[in-house]
Amino acid sequence: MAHVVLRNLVKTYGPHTAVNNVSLTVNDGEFVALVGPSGCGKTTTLNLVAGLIPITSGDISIGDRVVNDVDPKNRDIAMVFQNYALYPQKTVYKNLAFPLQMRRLPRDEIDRKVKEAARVLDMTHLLERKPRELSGGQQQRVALGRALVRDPAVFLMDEPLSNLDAKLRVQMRSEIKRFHQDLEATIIYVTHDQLEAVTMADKMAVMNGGFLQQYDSPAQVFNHPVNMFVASFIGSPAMSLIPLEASSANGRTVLTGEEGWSIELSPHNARKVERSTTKKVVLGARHSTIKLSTSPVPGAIPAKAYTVEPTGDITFVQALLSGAVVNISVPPTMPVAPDQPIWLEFDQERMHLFDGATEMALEAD
Ligand SMILES: Nc1ncnc2c1ncn2[C@@H]1O[C@H](COP(=O)(O)OP(=O)(O)OP(=O)(O)O)[C@@H](O)[C@H]1O
Repeated sequence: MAHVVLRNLVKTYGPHTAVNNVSLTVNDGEFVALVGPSGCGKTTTLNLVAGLIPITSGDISIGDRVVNDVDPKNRDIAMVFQNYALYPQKTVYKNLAFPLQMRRLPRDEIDRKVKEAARVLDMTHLLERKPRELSGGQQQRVALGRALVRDPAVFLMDEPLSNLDAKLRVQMRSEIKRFHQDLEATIIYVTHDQLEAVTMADKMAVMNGGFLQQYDSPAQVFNHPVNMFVASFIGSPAMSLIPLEASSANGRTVLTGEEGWSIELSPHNARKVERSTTKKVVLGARHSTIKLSTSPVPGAIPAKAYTVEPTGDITFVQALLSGAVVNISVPPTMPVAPDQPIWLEFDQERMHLFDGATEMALEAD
């Protein structure tokens, strides 16, 4: 297995910059998810690593070798795509063996590698079947197996689960994670599904508009998003982002909403707000960090429930505050109905504060 280093990677198409100065290191055996909305440059980045498209500027290393000018077939990578493109006329065994035959490996070595891959992916019993006799999940496993037999330095996966139904996706998610752990494989995995990235990856590279926004562990990205884009992209339902006005007097700092209510900030949060380049400060709160009461509470913000969505374990309530939609989760037993008055309290320890002009997270030190 090998590490992969991207240095100041740029890809332009005419006037459009698809990948804009991206630098990151994927360590040996690490599972990195490239994640972001459609068009953010994830697939382009993966294809640059694969060598399927030429880079405009920057460097890519795989292991200790700069591969900018190395042919895809000599980069020691294996790709797994969403349409797994198995050979329909060949059995699973032959689908797995074919790339090795192309490389003219001895027959007994091919046999050993195919059987080993089948064992790892728990599909020994499927080896004599044709692809049409397999479920979608089984076909995807064969596609993984075909990458595995090549014993590459790096696996590159582009939305490999997006053609599967929701249940199978969850199951295959665990299988790929297991595959990664067992093989200690270096994997770069593209997905637009932030939940897939959070559950599988050691690190997430969150992209937007060709720029790398944040590169860190899922926990760090979730708990310490560097800007409003990352805050709203990671987590479901999305973090609520409420535009407020900051003011300080007599040693107290408050944030005031459009409706005239205000929150007095803790000293720690007040120090963050001091760093803002503008009085416009955006309060970010995840649904589980907002306390909802159905009767007045001193200091709580009065609002009105807008929608109420029971999901079984949790009920999501939406309210409008200062022009923003706020998501709150409550126990399903709590009696809340649309248009009912509610009172909201934000957890000062777990709230996020962003500079309203730069949209960057505000930090105290
Ligand atoms: N061959 C091309 N010619 C011109 N523009 C391209 C080409 N390939 C990609 N782009 C543009 O580059 C940007 C990044 O595309 P890319 O496919 O990397 O996005 P993505 O994040 O993988 O999106 P998706 O999740 O929709 O696949 C997009 O704006 C896209 O339109």
